[in-house]
Amino acid sequence: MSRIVELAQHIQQRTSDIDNYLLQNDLPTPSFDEDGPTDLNLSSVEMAKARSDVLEATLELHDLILGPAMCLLPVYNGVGLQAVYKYDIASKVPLNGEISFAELADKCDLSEVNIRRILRFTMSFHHVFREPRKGFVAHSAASRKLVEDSNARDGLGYMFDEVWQGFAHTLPGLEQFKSDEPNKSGWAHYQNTDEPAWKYYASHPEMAKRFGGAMSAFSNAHGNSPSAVADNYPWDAIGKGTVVDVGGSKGNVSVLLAQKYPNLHLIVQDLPKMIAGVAETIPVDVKDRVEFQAHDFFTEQPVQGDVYLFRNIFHNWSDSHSIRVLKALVPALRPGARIVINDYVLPEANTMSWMKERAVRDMDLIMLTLFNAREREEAEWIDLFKKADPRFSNVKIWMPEGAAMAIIEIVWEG
Ligand SMILES: C[S@@+](CC[C@H](N)C(=O)[O-])C[C@H]1O[C@@H](n2cnc3c(N)ncnc32)[C@H](O)[C@@H]1O
Repeated sequence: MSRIVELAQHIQQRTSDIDNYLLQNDLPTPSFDEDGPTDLNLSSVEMAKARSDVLEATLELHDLILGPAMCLLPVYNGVGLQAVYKYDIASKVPLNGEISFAELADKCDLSEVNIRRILRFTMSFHHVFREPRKGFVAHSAASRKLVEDSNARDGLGYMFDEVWQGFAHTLPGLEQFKSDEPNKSGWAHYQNTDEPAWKYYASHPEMAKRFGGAMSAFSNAHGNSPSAVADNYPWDAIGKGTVVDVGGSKGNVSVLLAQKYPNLHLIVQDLPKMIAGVAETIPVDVKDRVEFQAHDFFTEQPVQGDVYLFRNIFHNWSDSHSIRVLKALVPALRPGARIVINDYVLPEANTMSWMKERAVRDMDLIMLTLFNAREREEAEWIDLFKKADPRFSNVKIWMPEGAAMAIIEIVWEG
């Protein structure tokens, strides 16, 4: 049997599995209609696997049928979604209604020709908005999400105002700076700043706020859900312990841990501007067990905790800076203290499912663009710990089923 027919049969089989699951669980069938589901709720491990099987096979089939010559001509044009964010177009289109291109153009202070071509692009490339009748715009499920979910809006803004711009500046930055310092990245080249992103955000609170929202939106996508680390580490074995969520941002992960493990006390540490006012937004049921503390993780760790959680932290920093972060922990570590890292681990080529491999290669290049930082292979992680302190030697690395990021545990034996 040819590969393309094999793929088509696999798609048929796995799509039926998903369809049966949706029917049995009374869940809606996928659709981009305005009232369509924005999340398919394929939450079981088995259904997450069926979903990634279908996505992977359809992508491979798509590329094979497109052919190698056409694969050299992909469409990477962010102008459409960038405009949707910049002109806040989603909030100008009525929910459950429609608006003419002419009226929308007026509201956005754009010409009718431009609003029409921008939105027809986002309709055909991203399923963002629909044209239910000629000349009129209505919401799709995707554009409605932008109205209803401020984190999704922040994610779009961050992606198109910062990341996408930084891509185009990555090689000019590499050539001009020849440096792996975080203030010499493609992102910094685009922003025309000599400050690294985190420092820059401290004096640009709107950007810092948007970054926090974007992280919340992305942390639930692509197998990156905080529940992966909450469900796949023996947190209950810690008993009445203290978990320090270092660089914990708005505390998404800590709130989840506090809700699942009533004995845990959580301290979320981050830069002062990043956590300003966040404590007030914590759900009441866990407010007394999740506290926020301003702390710069390059300075000595002030809390003697049982676990230090670093989720999505080290991949933001080159080796020399990551080593400084690890060294700053040492004075606080008691024998038996654990360091739990939830981050990507680069696979050996062709050893991982195609989609997962693409996700981590994607993230690796994004880290280059934003921070001059990197993802690491298993041996590189172990080497990093050894360079920080030879006592960081008791290392375990595992990949939870269905997750995109690994869990790395180091037990400090002193
Ligand atoms: C990619 S986010 C990860 C947030 C969170 N751990 C998560 O997984 O959702 C990185 C976080 O590191 C924080 N950060 C950057 N530099 C820091 C520093 N020197 N000290 C403390 N936190 C810092 C940022 O403010 C940001 O919240």
